[in-house]
Amino acid sequence: MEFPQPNVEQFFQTLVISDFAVAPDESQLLYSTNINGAFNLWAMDLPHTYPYPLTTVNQDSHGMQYAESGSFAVVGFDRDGDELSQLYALHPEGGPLVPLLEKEGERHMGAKLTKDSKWLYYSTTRENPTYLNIERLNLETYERELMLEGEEAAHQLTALSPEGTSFVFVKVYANTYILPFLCDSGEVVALTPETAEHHTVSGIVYTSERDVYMLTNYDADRSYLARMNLDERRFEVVTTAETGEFSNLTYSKKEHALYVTATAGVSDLLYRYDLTGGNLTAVEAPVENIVKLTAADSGTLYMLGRGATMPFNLFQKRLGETWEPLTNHKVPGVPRDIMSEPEVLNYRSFDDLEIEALFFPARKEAANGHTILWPHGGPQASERKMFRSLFQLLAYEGYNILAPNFRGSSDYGLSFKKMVEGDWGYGPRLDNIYALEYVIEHGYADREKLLLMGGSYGGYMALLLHGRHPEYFKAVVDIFGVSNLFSFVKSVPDFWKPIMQQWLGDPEDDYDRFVTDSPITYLDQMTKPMLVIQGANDPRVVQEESDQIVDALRENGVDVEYLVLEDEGHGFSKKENEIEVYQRVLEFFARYV
Ligand SMILES: CC(=O)N[C@@H](C)C(=O)N[C@@H](C)C(=O)O
Repeated sequence: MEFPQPNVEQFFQTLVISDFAVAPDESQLLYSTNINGAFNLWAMDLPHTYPYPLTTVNQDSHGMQYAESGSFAVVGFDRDGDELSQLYALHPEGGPLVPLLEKEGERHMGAKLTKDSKWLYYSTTRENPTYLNIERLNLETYERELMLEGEEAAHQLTALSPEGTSFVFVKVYANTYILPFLCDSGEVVALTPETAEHHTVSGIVYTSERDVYMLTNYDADRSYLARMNLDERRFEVVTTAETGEFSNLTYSKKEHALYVTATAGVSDLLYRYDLTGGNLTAVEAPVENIVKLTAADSGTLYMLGRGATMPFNLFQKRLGETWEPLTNHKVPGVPRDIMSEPEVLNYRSFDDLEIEALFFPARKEAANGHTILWPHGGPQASERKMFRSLFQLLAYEGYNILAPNFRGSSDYGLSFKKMVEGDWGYGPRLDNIYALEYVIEHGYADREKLLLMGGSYGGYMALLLHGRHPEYFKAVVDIFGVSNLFSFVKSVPDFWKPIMQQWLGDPEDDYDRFVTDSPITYLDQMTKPMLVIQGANDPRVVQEESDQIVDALRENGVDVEYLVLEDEGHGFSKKENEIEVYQRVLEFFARYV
């Protein structure tokens, strides 16, 4: 039988899994996926892996967890990308959701159930939109109780002790300045030693009622494993990563061991730290990008992950055995070996700073010689070996993609990440230009055949590069990009406001820099054709950011296509919208090739 060659539409059918949880007795695995075209909760009855739907709400869910009894799960949903997460109880067999915390215009984050399922702890914007309060809900009476009133910085609940006698929260002063605190019977104690030096803490886990482990870069550039015994209250360094820095932590009670993810630039490594013997050993991982890892009481590990050429999949590893896939999501009819495997490039920028970049080569048979520069979003995030159907379909259609991890990206240490703070538009912009010069000089790209596309901060950078270096690009796609720093700084969610001074600066004190670094300043140089895409419910980069640049460009007579998706936020969660966006991008670029 002869089958036709794969076509680009097959890439539209790739599924996403955004989160999962495993029932305490491992009889069921719950996950949020877009199998039926929109996100819903689905489940599989382990060891069987055939999935069945539990909800029909057509919304994505994050932060799901089962009650210890397994008789219900707590799940969070927002509406059409508005990020206003409301919490519900879900019966394991599905059906109508029972509202637990539902309040128009508010967020409920980081929810944690106590072991007896009597209390639900969480952070919320209710009554404290900027600094957040930590509350708990009595699941018998549905009464809310204030545990801690946030002040000075946004307070986010991160861990609850196994018996619920204490909890840990962080105060977020900046993306690079996140301090952890213990709340022990009402007493609040810092978990890292007092210092004026900025540092961050993540991956906080309790291994007993009185032992807390965490990942921190306190007094270091790269995050390492540290611990504190809550009775002795002494901070101790446990172990450091051989390569890169630690980024995620999971406790396996059965093995009395910690599983630690290390990020080494564009891919992840997995380690096991034996708490009894005190040794760190490498563990093989089935993916290049570990999204979530949990350990069941039996010692079985469950992982959600992806790779450059493999979409999101779930895996299971029983004690002493190897990883087994629980899902088998692929691009239908497209073998992995015909997808684009990125090459890792290293180049030096204008000030000799070493920068890493991913270069996705076009499929040889279709190559059109064009290279799309993709500045990633965040900006304190990074481009990694993680499946993006947009990249793979563009590479399949003949485009190369160049994605530099410019200064300010995460996963290269604290000082590198800090380099974008107060400098959104100079160093990172030139790092992108130097990436282009490197690929041109080394024969990867043709100076006459460059395109530009980015989302969020990447959309901001696409606009800024268009305005300041228009000679490089033939056409530009901006996906919910920041166009004006003065309006952006005022429009972000309230609980981001405490970090704005460190992240971006002050619109009055830093007036000149805000003007220099706002893409809208360079309207007159933005002469190349543009496609602008925006979600109407985006709470991070609001529609006004795209509206104002589109209106101003149109007044200047620039050819701008504008697509606003009414039921999306900072991303595309509905399959039909995703397909529309991908088709528009393909058609748009095809016109300039
Ligand atoms: C406060 C913060 O760092 N937010 C980022 C996660 C974020 O959403 N940034 C936007 C602007 C983006 O680039 O995605």
